[in-house]
Amino acid sequence: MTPVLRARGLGRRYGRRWALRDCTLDIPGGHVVGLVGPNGAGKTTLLKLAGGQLAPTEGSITVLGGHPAGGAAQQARIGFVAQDTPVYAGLSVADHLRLGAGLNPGWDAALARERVERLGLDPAHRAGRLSGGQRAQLALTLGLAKRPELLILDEPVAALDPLARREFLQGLMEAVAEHEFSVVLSSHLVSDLERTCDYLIVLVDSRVRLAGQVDDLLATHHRLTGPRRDPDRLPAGQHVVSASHTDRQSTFVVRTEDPIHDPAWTVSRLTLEDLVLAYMEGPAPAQGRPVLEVRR
Ligand SMILES: Nc1ncnc2c1ncn2[C@@H]1O[C@H](COP(=O)(O)OP(=O)(O)OP(=O)(O)O)[C@@H](O)[C@H]1O
Repeated sequence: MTPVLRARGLGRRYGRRWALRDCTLDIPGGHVVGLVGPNGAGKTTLLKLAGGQLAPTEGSITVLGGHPAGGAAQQARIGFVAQDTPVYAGLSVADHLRLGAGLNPGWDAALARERVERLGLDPAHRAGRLSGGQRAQLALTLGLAKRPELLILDEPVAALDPLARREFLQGLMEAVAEHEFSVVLSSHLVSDLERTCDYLIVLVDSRVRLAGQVDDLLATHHRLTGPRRDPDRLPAGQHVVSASHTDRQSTFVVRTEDPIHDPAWTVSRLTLEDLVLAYMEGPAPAQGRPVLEVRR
């Protein structure tokens, strides 16, 4: 199956500063993918390159098998909701829908109308006077009514209160269930990703630290707590992601496909947040070593 997004040695530089460098990844289709990583990791830059708003300085990127900025036909296949959920403050909700219909050949007017009604948005209301949550919902409506094969959302809910966030994400999930498109969603709110995403990518310093289906990642990672032990003394099949020690005790986050039999350890499961933090805090993989990828 062609990945929805493929990057090879992808880089983007501003002046002498690299915003993204040597990024290589494949995002499989048919998933709601959570993209997470520390501030400045390059997530927005990667998503803008995928949306065709930026051109690479080096390397390559293909989206749905084509060039992201490859003309109107390719652009019609990709929906993009940017970080600040941009809408035109002076235009009304109805103007936005008219604009969307004029610009997008596959525009689903019924979907747009139905969503605006359901959200209780007044079509005559100027976008500049909508609340943050309503603006985000309008931006999502424009992205969905395009009926894209891939919808990219860059921190769309960061500024919303918990209720507005839940409603936004519910709307997204309903649309995914109904229309079956792929989604890449970047967020710092791992609890939101936990509720919505079935595939996770952790990006640190432009590099993929971890990628895989959420269920598989959670099933193959464990926290081991027990008497102090050197990580080198763990079995070969237990890959240490992070380690911390007190004088008497060691705590490891390990990835393994095998059962853990050692009675010295108390073994506990990780939440998605634990997993993300372990990879964000852990050391960078050695040069040339493949990034950890867990697939079913
Ligand atoms: N237009 C720009 N000009 C100069 N540097 C930039 C520009 N855009 C991004 N950068 C730099 O590139 C790096 C990556 O930025 P990017 O916004 O892609 O990171 P991010 O992972 O999305 O971060 P955040 O989680 O804070 O949104 C940062 O160091 C940022 O300062």
